[in-house]
Amino acid sequence: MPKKKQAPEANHHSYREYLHYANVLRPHSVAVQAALAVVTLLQGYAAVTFLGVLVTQLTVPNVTMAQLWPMTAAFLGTIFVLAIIGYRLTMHANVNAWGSWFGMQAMTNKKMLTVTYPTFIDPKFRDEYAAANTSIMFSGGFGRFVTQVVNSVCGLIAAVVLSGASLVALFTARSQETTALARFSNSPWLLVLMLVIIAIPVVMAFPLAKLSGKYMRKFYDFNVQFNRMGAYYIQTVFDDYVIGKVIRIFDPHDHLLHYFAKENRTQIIEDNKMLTQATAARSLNNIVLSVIIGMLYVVVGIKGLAGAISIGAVIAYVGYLQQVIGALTTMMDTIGTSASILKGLDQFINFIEYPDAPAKGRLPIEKRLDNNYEIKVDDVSYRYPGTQEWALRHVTLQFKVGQRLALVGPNGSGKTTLIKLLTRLAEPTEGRILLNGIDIQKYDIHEYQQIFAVVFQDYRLFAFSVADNVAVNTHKDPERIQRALTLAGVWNKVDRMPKKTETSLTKNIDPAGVDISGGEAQKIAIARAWYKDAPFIILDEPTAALDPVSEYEIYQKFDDLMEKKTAIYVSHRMSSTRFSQRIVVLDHGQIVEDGTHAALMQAQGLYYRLFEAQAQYYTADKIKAERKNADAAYAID
Ligand SMILES: Nc1ncnc2c1ncn2[C@@H]1O[C@H](COP(=O)(O)OP(=O)(O)OP(=O)(O)O)[C@@H](O)[C@H]1O
Repeated sequence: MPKKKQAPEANHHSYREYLHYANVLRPHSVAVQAALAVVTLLQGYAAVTFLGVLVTQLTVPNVTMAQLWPMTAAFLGTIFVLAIIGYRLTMHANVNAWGSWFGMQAMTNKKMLTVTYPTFIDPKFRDEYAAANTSIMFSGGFGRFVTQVVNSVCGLIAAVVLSGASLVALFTARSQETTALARFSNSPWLLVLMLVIIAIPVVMAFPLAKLSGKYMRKFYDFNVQFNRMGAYYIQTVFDDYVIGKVIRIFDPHDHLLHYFAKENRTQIIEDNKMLTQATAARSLNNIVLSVIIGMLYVVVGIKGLAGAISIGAVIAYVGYLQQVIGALTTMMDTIGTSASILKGLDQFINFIEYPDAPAKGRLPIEKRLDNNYEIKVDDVSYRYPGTQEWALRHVTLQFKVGQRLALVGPNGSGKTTLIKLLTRLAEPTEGRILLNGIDIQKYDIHEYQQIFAVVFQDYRLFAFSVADNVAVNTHKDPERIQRALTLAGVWNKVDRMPKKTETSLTKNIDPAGVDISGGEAQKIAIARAWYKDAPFIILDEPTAALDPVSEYEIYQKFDDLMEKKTAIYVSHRMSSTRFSQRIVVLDHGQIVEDGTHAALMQAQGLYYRLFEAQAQYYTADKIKAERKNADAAYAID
């Protein structure tokens, strides 16, 4: 089995960047969450304050209900208003969390669809894409960043600010009694004791929270890689129709399934280990915080016992301390869990900010009804990124307007690479390609690519309707769609489909979709190329899945309908070259021959050898001889 790839190292981004992205994805989401944190806290403070004041009032002799009503009404009013605000803010916060998750998906999709093709196929970029996807699924993204990190930071700040004044009042409250306890209560030692107690979580809890964070980061890194592998198995190996055939024929004992299950077991064991370590560090923290809470209650109790504060104040202070300690506990937890959240955000930002070559050219393409677009390849060489070998070397070639040109050559000779350069899916490493005398890099890429219609060797159809597949994103003209399908020799098939051209292909999206054969699919791809009505039509091995009659008919019809368009045919079937006025032969990335069929046959070079090698299998004598041998070998006595 292939080795798992390492997840790309995440650059650390600043909190400012995280907050910026959070607000770009959902405007005001940070402010809404901060307000929610404060309102939630205020609800707690209102209840504690009311309780404290109520107890103080109840200790006043002869207090009546009438005296308590205004205070109670004010409390209920406050609680009601805070509850309504809290309800509205919670709704917004929830919508923001979901919205930012979808926003991350949308940004990722947009990046994938809009980067230049060389970046799109760059293996490093693909790694970043896989990591960003896992981070969206796994770390909870900016939604979780806001609801956890922003929430706990704002909650802690609000708790410290709200409790601060009352805690100062607690320590400045002096007892009038003369007992030893009262003296201790008034002495600076109580303050020192209090400061020591508060310092304990700062000294102890932060390193523990950090340790928990370290385990969570390890947990995250480990799972990023496993999730990539899991996604490959689930989305490709177990799902793809083509691989499904391979597995059934070549893996009857379900080795792949066992391998996947074994990897899964390893993941579960390792995950459990890391989660236990992280939880242990966090729990230790909570124990420390619980002890501190107990000690702080003792300090408040001393003040109360010494008569420095009333019973009602004791209740209120205990409540305030609880709020601060609660906020502190949440903060400690967040420090632990935020490590994996922030790592996920880093990977998402790295992907979104992945550098792409700037769109160079701005020149518009001249719209010409006479299709007079002349392309010249001028001493072009090309090396795929990260490789040492030249895929093309010193290629010079001029396309004549309206000419049918066949590109032939052995496997790996550079035919498809030349098509990629022509269509600006890649940029020459050396040399230039000119359109009407101007370097093609100077043209606006989208306009430039509109002058080509290509049927790629590895063409794909969408799981949309036949009409959508033919017209793609252009205006759907039913008559032209039918003509394109007729020309490609697949109209009879489409005409019999339940909803004709509106029938979906495959059942991937539409359960009522239809499945078609490889040859029929290829014909629809050819119809798509014709429908585009571009001045250059390129067919890169377009007929590999077609039977010889269909192939002949398609070339014949194409030839009749091409008018003044320039056509480039790439094919291993030498028979297709009969429709070409010119044949260019590539070998090891170089043009080794260029001429008409008759001239190249006469030259007896590579083209002659390729043609003869294929032709000999079809000659009557050869077939007769082969049959004779086979009949003799398998003759039954
Ligand atoms: N994405 C890629 N990264 C690195 N090298 C590549 C890539 N694609 C193709 N190559 C290499 O570039 C060379 C030319 O490949 P190309 O696909 O252009 O050949 P071809 O003539 O179209 O072959 P075939 O007849 O098999 O389709 C080959 O050596 C191939 O291995």
